[in-house]
Amino acid sequence: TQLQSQAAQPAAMSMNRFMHHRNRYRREKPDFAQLARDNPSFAAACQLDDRGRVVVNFKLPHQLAALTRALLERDFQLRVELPLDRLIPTLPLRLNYLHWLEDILGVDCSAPRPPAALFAASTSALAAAASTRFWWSAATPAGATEVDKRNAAYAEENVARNGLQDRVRVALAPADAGPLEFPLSLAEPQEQFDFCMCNPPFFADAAEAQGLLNTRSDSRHPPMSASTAASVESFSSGGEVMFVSRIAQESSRHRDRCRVFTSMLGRKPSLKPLKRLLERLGVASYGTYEFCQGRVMRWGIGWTFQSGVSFPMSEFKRRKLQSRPPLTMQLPQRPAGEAGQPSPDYSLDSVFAWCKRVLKRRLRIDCWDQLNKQGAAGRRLRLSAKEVTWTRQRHRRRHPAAGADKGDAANRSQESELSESDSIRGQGVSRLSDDVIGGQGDKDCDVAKGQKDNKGHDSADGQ
Ligand SMILES: C[S@@+](CC[C@H](N)C(=O)[O-])C[C@H]1O[C@@H](n2cnc3c(N)ncnc32)[C@H](O)[C@@H]1O
Repeated sequence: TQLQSQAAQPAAMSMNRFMHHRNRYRREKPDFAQLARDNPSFAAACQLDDRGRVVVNFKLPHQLAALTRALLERDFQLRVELPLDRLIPTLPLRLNYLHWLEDILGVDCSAPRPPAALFAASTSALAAAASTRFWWSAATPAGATEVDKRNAAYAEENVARNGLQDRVRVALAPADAGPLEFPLSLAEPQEQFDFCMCNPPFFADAAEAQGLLNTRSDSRHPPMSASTAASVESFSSGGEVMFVSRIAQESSRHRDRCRVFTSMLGRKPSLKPLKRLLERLGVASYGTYEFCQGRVMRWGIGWTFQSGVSFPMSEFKRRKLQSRPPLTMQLPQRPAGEAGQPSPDYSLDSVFAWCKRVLKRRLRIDCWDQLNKQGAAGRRLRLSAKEVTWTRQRHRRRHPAAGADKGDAANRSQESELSESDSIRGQGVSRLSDDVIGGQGDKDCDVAKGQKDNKGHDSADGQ
């Protein structure tokens, strides 16, 4: 049952439709038989099933490594060696990360450009694949740091094996070195970087790793691939939240050295504390992203202290928002021909106050200001609907007599109260169309951006 081929395991590819649209593995599932014909070392590692098909057993490290090596060679013209007692990188996930970075930076990966990249917590495959496939040039090589001697040695050899020394500098970092400050310290003080990327150790300890595994529902498959990660690759004090928090804090001291700071995350609950930290640090903007591939979901978090950077939304989140439209309210417009009226005040303060009044009085939704969520993300309210007050409003207005119970009477009296008092300064609100109000009960409503955090798919598969 562990033998897999693309034909035998269609369910395993269920998240692939949310892969980044430029990720080549979204379209091209590897043809193992062809790969074996083209690549003798892959042919020697893989096996045949009882029907004579070429298959890969993802639970056998040497087969998994042979597949990664063969794909790197075929698709990126890279020859690498991977230690079998360390994490064996899977390419679709790393490519999703790199394509997300391309989107943030607005770069065309086919055009070489001068700026450099900066890696924290990296190994050879990621750095080397990125440096050939993507856009930075020899003039300003990428810095790849690693605390594990064995990983660092393999990274260095892989870089040399492919003649990439002028593109990727590998450095062994002291265990207690700042994950961002150490690679920065290797560069000239005036050197500027386009981005930082990182795939940190996910867990604080074995108990946390076990807890993550326990979140899998019974209906989900167990992880398909072997975990060969060494403890230094899986664990760090405080886990990924602490690791990325350190990068974030260090980034606020070096905000001008790098345009975009990013990291991958293995656990969705890590997003929330990190977003709160970024808001406290006063970043100019930040974004999160879902990396979907196979049966594994990972997350990306990125931030910047500079203006003019925007973070794209993943296809996963876009589809999810489409299926659950966000709460939206249309601001009243000044009716034509109202000369002499004071100008409507569409300032953030005024619009925010208006939204709160409408929500509270008209829809009887409790609202709390989320003061600690101000800043980069705009104004936020925590909303809690205690009863359904909006679904039948159109019907009630059209048929006032039909719903003449106590609740409707209260509604109507509130509506008339609203029409007099709920106004954006200088602009009376004579109607609030219920067909521009949709959505569900309790949710974070980001008034300024109209975006809501995505409750993404949880995954417990390996890194
Ligand atoms: C989850 S693994 C990711 C490996 C690789 N970047 C990839 O995606 O395949 C985390 C890596 O970070 C390294 N690491 C841990 N602490 C680090 C630090 N402070 N600076 C640089 N690398 C570190 C670990 O040794 C390990 O190789």
